Amino acid sequence: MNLEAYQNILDDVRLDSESTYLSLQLPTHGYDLDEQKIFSYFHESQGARYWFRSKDDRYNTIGIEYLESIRRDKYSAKALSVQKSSLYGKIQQVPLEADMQSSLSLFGGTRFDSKDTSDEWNDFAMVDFHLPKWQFDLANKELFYSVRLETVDIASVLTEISRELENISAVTKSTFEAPQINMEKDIFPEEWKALVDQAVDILDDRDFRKVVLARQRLLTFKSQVDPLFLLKRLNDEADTYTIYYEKGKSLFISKSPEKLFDIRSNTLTTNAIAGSSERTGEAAKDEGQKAFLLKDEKNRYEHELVRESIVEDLKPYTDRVEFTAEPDVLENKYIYHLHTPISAELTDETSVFELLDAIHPTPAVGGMPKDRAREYIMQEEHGTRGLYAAPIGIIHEDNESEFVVAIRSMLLHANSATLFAGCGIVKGSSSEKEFEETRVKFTPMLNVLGVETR
Ligand SMILES: C=C(O[C@@H]1C=C(C(=O)O)C=C[C@H]1O)C(=O)O
Repeated sequence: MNLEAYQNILDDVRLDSESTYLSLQLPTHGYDLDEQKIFSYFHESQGARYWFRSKDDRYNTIGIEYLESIRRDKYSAKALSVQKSSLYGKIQQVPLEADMQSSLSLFGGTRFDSKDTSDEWNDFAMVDFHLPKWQFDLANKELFYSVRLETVDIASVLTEISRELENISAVTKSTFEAPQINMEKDIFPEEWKALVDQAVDILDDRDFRKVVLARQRLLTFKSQVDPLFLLKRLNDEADTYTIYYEKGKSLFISKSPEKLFDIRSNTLTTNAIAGSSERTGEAAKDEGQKAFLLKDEKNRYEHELVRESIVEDLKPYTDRVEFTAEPDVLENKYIYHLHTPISAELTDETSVFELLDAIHPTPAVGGMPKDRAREYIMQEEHGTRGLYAAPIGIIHEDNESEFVVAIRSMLLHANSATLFAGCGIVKGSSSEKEFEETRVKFTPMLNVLGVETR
């Protein structure tokens, strides 16, 4: 396929000298592209690449090179809306075919909270959203190629893009090695159990009903983990989101089952996911695990708090919130969760950043009441959550968007990986059982690292 066939369309475009960027939207169905080839080809862009894949494949998007970013040290929904409009206002978008499917998007998110961070999260600001130079939409087989308008040569740009796409298609699968582990250990396991016990003493069923406490596991390797190995392993677990997010010297990865929300037209869709039991892989035992989860009082209580809170948080923005009366079971590879789908028709033009602020953190990762739990986590939990359990996703020029609760996640630096996992603590929780639950929740990331597979 030759993109030069579009030259006549491009020749007719009047370049807008007021714009900073030109963004060409092109079909790529003539090329053989996948995430391995793209990341292998753009290895020199390491530190400014992402891959975001929705659970249902609505998005399967790769971004290479951050052309411009919206970055803030403090969350402000209003300021973010202004920054977003101003960024889109600087881009002249040129689709080269009618009826194209994808939208030029920004990828990024916010940290879990504003706790002062240690060095380990320094590469990520409180809020970061990126416009990439290359945005590959693998689901729709489309590409956005965005460049500074003043540098673009309209006569040759399509030939250049064509050449690059041919080169990417020609990448032969490179080989990669599984990381070799030096050391693997839980960070402050006994202190974490003591903290859970302390929380159980404080929690009641009225003023402070739930708090989610997270812990970490550290792995070090003999050498830096190969991104191509991780990308391959990320395809192993189905029915989850894929977040692969490079920034500077850091790499954040999540294989979350949990959507924070998505917005299509005026409909916001979300879910309550809370209440867990291990999936062992043995069919007969697992039927018991599911049956237990559906009737266990503590899990049901945890789940209902989350559902109620999300429904309450949405009320100012909608006339009607819909959800099923009874939760069902969400089946992941290593774990079962209670799950309630929720949807709402949005009334006014509420910005995606206001909704983000209203909904995050749900009591599935924070607690109840939300502010009290957030304070408790900031003060008592060891370490900094950073992007763990934070909202990460894709936004468009309008309100269309999809955000994930970035759990089942890890942060990689040089030769080490820090894995994060938390669980809901309510009155009556047992620290030993919760410790075990967080162990199970590390499994998806151990699987991505090739350490534990099933
Ligand atoms: C906090 C995490 O998971 C959350 C807590 C759950 C629970 O307590 O049952 C279940 C699903 C998630 O909403 C995590 O995986 O780190």
